[in-house]
Amino acid sequence: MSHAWGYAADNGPEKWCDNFPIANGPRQSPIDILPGDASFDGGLKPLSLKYDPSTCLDILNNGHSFQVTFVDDADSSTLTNGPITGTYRLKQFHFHWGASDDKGSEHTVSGTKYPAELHLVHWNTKYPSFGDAASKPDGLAVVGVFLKIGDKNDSLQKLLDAFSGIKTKGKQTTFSGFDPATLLPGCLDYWTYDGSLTTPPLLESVTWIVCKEPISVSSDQMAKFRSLLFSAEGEAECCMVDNYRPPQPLKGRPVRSSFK
Ligand SMILES: NS(=O)(=O)c1ccc(C(=O)N2CCN(Cc3ccccc3)C2)cc1
Ligand SMILES: [Zn+2]
Repeated sequence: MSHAWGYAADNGPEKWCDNFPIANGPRQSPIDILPGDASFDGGLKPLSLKYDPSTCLDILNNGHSFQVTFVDDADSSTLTNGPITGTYRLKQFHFHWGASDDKGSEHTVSGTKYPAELHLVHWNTKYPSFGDAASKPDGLAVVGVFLKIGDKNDSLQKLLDAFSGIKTKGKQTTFSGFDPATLLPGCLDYWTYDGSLTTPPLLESVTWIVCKEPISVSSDQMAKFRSLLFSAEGEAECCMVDNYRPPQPLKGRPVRSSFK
């Protein structure tokens, strides 16, 4: 790939293996979740997500998505229990979405695509930092939440209202006091499997925790997601849409469910 990775025909998911051969590895993400093939595991604990809104730092257009970043120098916003052992700290959350409401999620359920998918990214505090954890097989835990077209989501709206400051790649603004728990569905039933980052460097370090229940987003709100740009200020405008990797081969991995 002559230039940085992205989601276009010449630098998108089908080309990532040129610079990141792990793209064809044994535990790549996302996957198509087949509920009938998942095995209920009564040993799986409920998720414990404890977030402190005061650790919310800023909102950024990184040229691939927009992300909200958190202060992660203490156990203020954490994930514990669920399929993991120990304590994982929230680093950031971001989304993936489509050019239209019929696509956009990374994980799919029996082939069904949702219009968007939220990823809450946590790193294992047995390692000194996110960067160090990102290269370990048990280094990261990402909670995935599907977005489904329905009622306007007031919590999402707080993010969308900040978009004027981050329209183009590299733009960042302060963003404080946001509680990520307000983005979680009421029911925290989940599927879990061992996978990877879904963007380069595609590191196989993620315990995926995908919630069964989606949260709502209105079609107008989805249109607002699509007002962001992949391109930087002064460059030819390129709408930030279809920033999702399609499902990857399961390669024999078990998918467990926390629910019957
Ligand atoms: N879609 S996803 O949830 O799988 C996901 C995507 C990206 C990231 C993320 O924060 N980074 C990916 C690599 N990047 C750069 C980096 C930094 C340190 C070490 C290695 C690499 C950071 C986390 C989760
Ligand atoms: Zn993601």
